[in-house]
Amino acid sequence: MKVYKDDEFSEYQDKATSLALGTFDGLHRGHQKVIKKARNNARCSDLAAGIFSFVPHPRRVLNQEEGPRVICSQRQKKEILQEIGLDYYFCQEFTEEFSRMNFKDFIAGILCDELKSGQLVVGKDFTFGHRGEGTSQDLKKMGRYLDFEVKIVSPLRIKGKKISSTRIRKLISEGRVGKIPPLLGRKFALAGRVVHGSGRGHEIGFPTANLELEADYVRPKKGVYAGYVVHEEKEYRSIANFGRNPTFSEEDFRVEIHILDLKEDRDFYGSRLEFTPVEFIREEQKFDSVEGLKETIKSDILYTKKIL
Ligand SMILES: Cc1cc2nc3c(=O)[nH]c(=O)nc-3n(C[C@H](O)[C@H](O)[C@H](O)COP(=O)(O)O)c2cc1C
Ligand SMILES: Nc1ncnc2c1ncn2[C@@H]1O[C@H](COP(=O)(O)OP(=O)(O)OP(=O)(O)O)[C@@H](O)[C@H]1O
Repeated sequence: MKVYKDDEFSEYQDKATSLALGTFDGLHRGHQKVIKKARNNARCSDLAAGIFSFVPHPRRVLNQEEGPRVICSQRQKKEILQEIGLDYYFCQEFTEEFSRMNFKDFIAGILCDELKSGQLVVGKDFTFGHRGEGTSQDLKKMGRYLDFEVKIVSPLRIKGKKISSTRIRKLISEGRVGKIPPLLGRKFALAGRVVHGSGRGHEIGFPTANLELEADYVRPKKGVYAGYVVHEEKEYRSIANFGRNPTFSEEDFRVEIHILDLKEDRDFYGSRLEFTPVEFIREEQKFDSVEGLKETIKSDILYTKKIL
């Protein structure tokens, strides 16, 4: 799959495209339905299969209050799209200037002229333009005079409720991580590089890999989680603490992972790890003594070994 950023769109030379259009943060099962439709239609009609996506989330730029943080990083997004089997990922930086562009100019100038879009695939509730007033039906009408087809995909629901990125973000921030995989259609994982912490973990007998996250992820509820770490395609049972280490009055939000089942002391500094939280175990606590913290971590580990 080839990635084109907006300043490279005019270099696109391949055949006409079938494009899935949207923000697609998280690439959940509803998104996958839209994207796979674009891919399958492309295969049937000798078109190139692609996604046209906005980064960062438009609400991050348009809203006065803080817009949403992300469910997956750009790197994770590219890996998933590659797996789906797309030919192209067209990545539009969503800026204030871009938001002022007339939607018809965007469709005609960028999607039709530069990216040779013969077909656009969107979800039924896709909206566009000023305050999202344009609907998927309006897009269909535009297609009639600009000469592209519009395919509209019905919403994918689970137990009657539409799958959406907003719903998944809420589960993450409430620590209800076990409910996420059926919506995402895969594991949810936070990825980053291992950086130096305060060096205290070794002293208390539970060394931790501190992650510098590779995206501005939605923050999981603070506390301790059982889960899995993937490092160089190998999976390890792990236990993680997301929070500020109140026992030691740290200021910054940290993601620290204690990896179980390691045969010897390993140095992960600089490595990329992905952590998948499987179950929220408990809230982060402020302990009166380091002994209290150590005893509690021991029982967290026993519990983790039991459930994983
Ligand atoms: C499983 C686990 C649970 C933890 N729970 C808490 C906690 O409840 N309160 C707290 O202040 N710190 C907690 N910590 C964080 C430790 O305080 C932290 O790992 C230690 O200070 C090492 O920090 P360092 O990686 O910066 O050296 C926990 C760490 C782990 C691995
Ligand atoms: N559950 C779903 N089923 C089918 N299509 C969907 C579903 N959710 C979103 N889509 C479509 O996928 C494209 C990208 O959607 P977008 O990223 O805006 O979705 P979202 O998950 O509702 O995000 P958010 O919750 O952040 O608004 C749009 O065309 C949208 O209509």
